Amino acid sequence: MRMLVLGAGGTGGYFGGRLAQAGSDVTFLVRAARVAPLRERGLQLRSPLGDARIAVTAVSAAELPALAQARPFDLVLLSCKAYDLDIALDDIAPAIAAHTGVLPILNGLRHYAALDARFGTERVLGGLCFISAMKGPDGEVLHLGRPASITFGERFCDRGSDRTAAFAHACAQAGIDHVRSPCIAQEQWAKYSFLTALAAGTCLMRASVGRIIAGESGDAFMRALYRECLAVATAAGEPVAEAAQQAALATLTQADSPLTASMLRDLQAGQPVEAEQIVGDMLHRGATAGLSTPLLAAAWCHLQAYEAKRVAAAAVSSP
Ligand SMILES: NC(=O)C1=CN([C@@H]2O[C@H](COP(=O)(O)OP(=O)(O)OC[C@H]3O[C@@H](n4cnc5c(N)ncnc54)[C@H](OP(=O)(O)O)[C@@H]3O)[C@@H](O)[C@H]2O)C=CC1
Ligand SMILES: CC(C)(CO)C(=O)C(=O)O
Repeated sequence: MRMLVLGAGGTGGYFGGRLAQAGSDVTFLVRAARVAPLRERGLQLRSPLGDARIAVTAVSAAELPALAQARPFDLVLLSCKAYDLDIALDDIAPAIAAHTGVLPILNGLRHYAALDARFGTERVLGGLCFISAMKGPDGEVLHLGRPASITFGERFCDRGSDRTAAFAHACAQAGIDHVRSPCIAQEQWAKYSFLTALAAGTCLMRASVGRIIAGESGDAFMRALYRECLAVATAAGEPVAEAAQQAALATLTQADSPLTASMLRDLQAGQPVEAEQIVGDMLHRGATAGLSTPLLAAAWCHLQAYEAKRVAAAAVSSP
């Protein structure tokens, strides 16, 4: 299976790097400035599952059309941030042949409409990942904690397919924890509702789960936030299974837990955040279903204020 990975950041760098390390045919599509460093120095992974410096194939968007024409790609792993999606879709387009599948592992659900419209629903798989990872100052990929799993499946067929089987095989060879799911929509809503509560809660409080829970109303706050997200999932026709709810609640209310959402890391670094595509989108889906979600509304308001301040500061520093 010949794979193109868009983005060598936290998620794409980790999963693509492990696949390349195991000998899979992986090409990274990165911004022009990163091509030479990756070619010369390889991709550096720092991970509790094993550090590595991996020789990788890296291309820029300008180089991709010729490469894809010479040898078409079977799968594109899409791992950009949601706010970079439009340009990313333009950039991967030359790699999309008649048989090419696209597997997004972005958080949230909003990107599916854009992917379907651009490439056709039949090409677009459902995907998500559980990992805490980020790009370090020198382009290295920092995997911050043990879990590193990827879940994927066909969105319109519960029997699986040759392409999901081939990707599962590649993950197995690379030692990547993975789930080839026959019901990816359920998995997506389970992750989306958990992640939204985690992102809204940790960003609003600027604190890890453990620090929030240590406060007098912290436990009740996290539970109430998660309940709002569960209500939206139910209204969307994808109620989260009881076992998944219990697992999520245990994580969202775990004493001493250092866990934060990746959104809080981005916010603390003064970077753009995927607030609109995660917290805002959950709130708007709830509103469309007639639900009241006051905690999500507070978090969304807070994140909008952060974004407005960030954009204003950027405009002042580069007039
Ligand atoms: N990080 C985490 O722990 C987790 C993240 N997620 C989700 O995964 C998605 C990806 O996040 P993450 O990996 O952290 O993001 P990162 O910002 O770490 O990585 C994304 C990479 O994509 C690159 N990129 C964006 N657009 C293009 C383009 N057009 N051409 C080439 N490269 C491009 C960026 O380049 P550049 O650096 O030059 O901007 C960046 O290196 C998000 O939706 C996030 O919410 C899900 C689970 C955990
Ligand atoms: C929930 C979590 C930590 C799982 O990978 C995540 O997706 C994020 O932080 O963005």
